Amino acid sequence: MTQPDSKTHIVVGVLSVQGSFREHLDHLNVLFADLNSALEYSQYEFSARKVKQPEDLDGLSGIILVGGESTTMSLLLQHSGLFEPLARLIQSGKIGVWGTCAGLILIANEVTNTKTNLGKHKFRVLGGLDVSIERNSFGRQVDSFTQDLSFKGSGVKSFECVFIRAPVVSQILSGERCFGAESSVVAEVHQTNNHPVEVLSEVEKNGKTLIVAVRQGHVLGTSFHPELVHDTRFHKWFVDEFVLKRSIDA
Ligand SMILES: NC(=O)CC[C@H](N)C(=O)O
Repeated sequence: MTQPDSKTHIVVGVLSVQGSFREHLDHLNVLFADLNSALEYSQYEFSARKVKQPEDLDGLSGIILVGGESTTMSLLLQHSGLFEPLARLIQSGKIGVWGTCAGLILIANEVTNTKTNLGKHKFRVLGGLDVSIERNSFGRQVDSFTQDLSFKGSGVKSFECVFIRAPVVSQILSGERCFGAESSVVAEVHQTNNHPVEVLSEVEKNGKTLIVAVRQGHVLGTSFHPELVHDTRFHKWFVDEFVLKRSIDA
């Protein structure tokens, strides 16, 4: 006879329409192989799932929006019918959300230094994180760099961060209305995130201090590519702090 399954299933989705989704899935699979056999996590059964269409959002406890090309992802989301349900789920506060690099651009409430039209379509962003993001803040592909960083409140220290045509958080909006300058895009806010935006890490570049990691309640935003280094500490922190804590609170 099979025993009834008493474990709580925790499914973390990875937006898989474009960009570095395979690398994020690999990181989650390595991490989940460890957690599924660890005593401290024995009440859970973890799995990772590709998210490509609206049905893939069912039953998720967390989602990662990956690095790549935010304009291409926006178009593909609009074409697949995933845009609206994903925007509402991200803003609902019901699951942990992590946007990294292009994914950070997609979850921002405002994006600057960007084109606003994509052929016949608009560049639309999902929103959820109450910040203004400047695209391509560090320059072009050739200006890519790596830097070891630590993250406030996370216990993740000296993490090798890879920045590739990375965006930065140029302003914390805190509910201020964005008016949408000419080269900017503003998200449709369905549900307000009432948590404060906390700065988790900054870098000094060309004499400026630039914000590269923030959190606002259930939403985490980072400028770099944690999936490009052989280190799952950042993914583990996301699962512990943003996915499991929410599934316990819910
Ligand atoms: N590495 C990245 O994800 C780069 C993001 C890219 N510059 C964009 O605007 O979409």
